[in-house]
Amino acid sequence: MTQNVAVMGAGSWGTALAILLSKNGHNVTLWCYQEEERIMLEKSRENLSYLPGVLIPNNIHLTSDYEEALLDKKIIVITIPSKFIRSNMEKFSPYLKEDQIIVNASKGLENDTLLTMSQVISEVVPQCAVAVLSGPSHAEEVARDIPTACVISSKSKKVAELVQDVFMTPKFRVYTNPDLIGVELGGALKNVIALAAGIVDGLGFGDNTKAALMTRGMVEITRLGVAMGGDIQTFNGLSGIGDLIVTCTSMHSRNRRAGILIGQGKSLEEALKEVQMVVEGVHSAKAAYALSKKYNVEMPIIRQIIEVLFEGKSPKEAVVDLMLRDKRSEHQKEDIHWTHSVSWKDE
Ligand SMILES: NC(=O)C1=CN([C@@H]2O[C@H](COP(=O)(O)OP(=O)(O)OC[C@H]3O[C@@H](n4cnc5c(N)ncnc54)[C@H](O)[C@@H]3O)[C@@H](O)[C@H]2O)C=CC1
Ligand SMILES: O=C(CO)COP(=O)(O)O
Repeated sequence: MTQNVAVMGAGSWGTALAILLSKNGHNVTLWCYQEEERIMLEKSRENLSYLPGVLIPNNIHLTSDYEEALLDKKIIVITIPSKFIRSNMEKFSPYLKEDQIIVNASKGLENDTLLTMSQVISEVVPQCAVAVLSGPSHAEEVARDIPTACVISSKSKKVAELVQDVFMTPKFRVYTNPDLIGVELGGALKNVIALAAGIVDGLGFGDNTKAALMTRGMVEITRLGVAMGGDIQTFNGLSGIGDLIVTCTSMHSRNRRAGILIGQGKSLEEALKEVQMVVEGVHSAKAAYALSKKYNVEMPIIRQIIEVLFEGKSPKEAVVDLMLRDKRSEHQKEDIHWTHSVSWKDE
C-alpha cells in the first residue's frame, strides 16, 4: 500500500532511505536540516556532501520546513544524528498526531539520560507509536540497490508489520523483531566496537587481532544488552552480530575509518575532522561505559576505548592492557544464563 512518508534528515542514511522508499512506490518528502542543504540537493538532485554519485529521483519532494514535511504523513523516518534527536523531536512534537508512526533509523544512546533513541522519542512524542529500523546497512550500498537485510522492531506487532511492508523490497529484506531494547542496543553499541576494530587496523595488527576484538566485543554487547532486558537471539541476529560484522569490516563505516586514523596516531579531533560525517561511536562510548557501571557488567574493551578517546591513552597501550588482563575461562558465570524471551505487547 502506498504511504505518505517523511524522512527527517538528509545525510547519507536519510538520502538512501528516501530513495529506497520512493522506488518502493511511496510518496516521499525528504526534510533537510538546513536550507543550504536543500538548495544543493535540489540543484544537483544528488547529495554531493554525504552520498555522491547517487541520483535523487525527481519524485522525492525536498523541503527544509519541518511543519510541511510532517503534515499528513503516516510514516515519519528519523535519520538525524542521535545527539540532535531530542532537540529536533521537541520542535516536531506539536505537529505530530496519534495516527502517525515514527520510525527511528539512527543508532545511538543519549549521554545525559542513558536512554535509547526510541525511549527519547517516546518521551518527547508520547502521542505516536515508535518503531526502530536497524541492521547491517551502509547507505552507500542501500542507495545502489545492493541486497541488504534489516530488522524492524516495535512494542507493537501490528506497527512492526506495517513498517516492514513499507520498507520491504526485493533488494531490501526486512525482518520483524519484538525485542526493541535489544535491537537498539545492538545498533548503538556496535559503533563503539567498530571504533576499536578500526584502531587495531590502524595500528597495523592482523586478522587474528580483529577477530578477537570483534568476538569479545560481541560478548560485551550481549552482556550489557541482556542485563538491560534484551534477548540473546537479537544479538545473534542482524542488529547484533550482523551489524557488528559490516561496521567492523567495511571501508564505508565512519566509525571504523575514525578508528583507523586514531590507530595511525591522529587525535580524536583530527580523526573526526577528516571523516567529516557523523561518528556515533564516540558519543555512545560514554553512555555504554556509564551503562556498564549502572548494570554492573564487565566491558573491558569499552573501558579501553574511553581511555583512548578521552583520557589520552595510547592505542598500543590499550591493546597491551587488554591482552594482559587476568587469565580466565571463556564461559563466565554471569554469561551463562542468557535466556530472556521477549514478546510483542499486543499479542
Ligand atoms: N550512513 C549510514 O550508512 C547509516 C547511518 N545510520 C545512522 O543514521 C544516523 C544519521 O547518520 P548519517 O545520515 O549517516 O549522517 P551524515 O553524517 O551522513 O549526515 C549528517 C546529517 O545531520 C544533519 N545535521 C547536522 N546538525 C544537525 C542538527 N543539529 N539537527 C538535525 N540535523 C543535523 C546534517 O545536515 C546532515 O544531513 C546516525 O545515527 C547513523 O548511525 C544508520 C544506518 C546506516
Ligand atoms: O550503521 C551502519 C551500518 O549498518 C553505519 O555505520 P557507520 O556509522 O560506522 O558508517
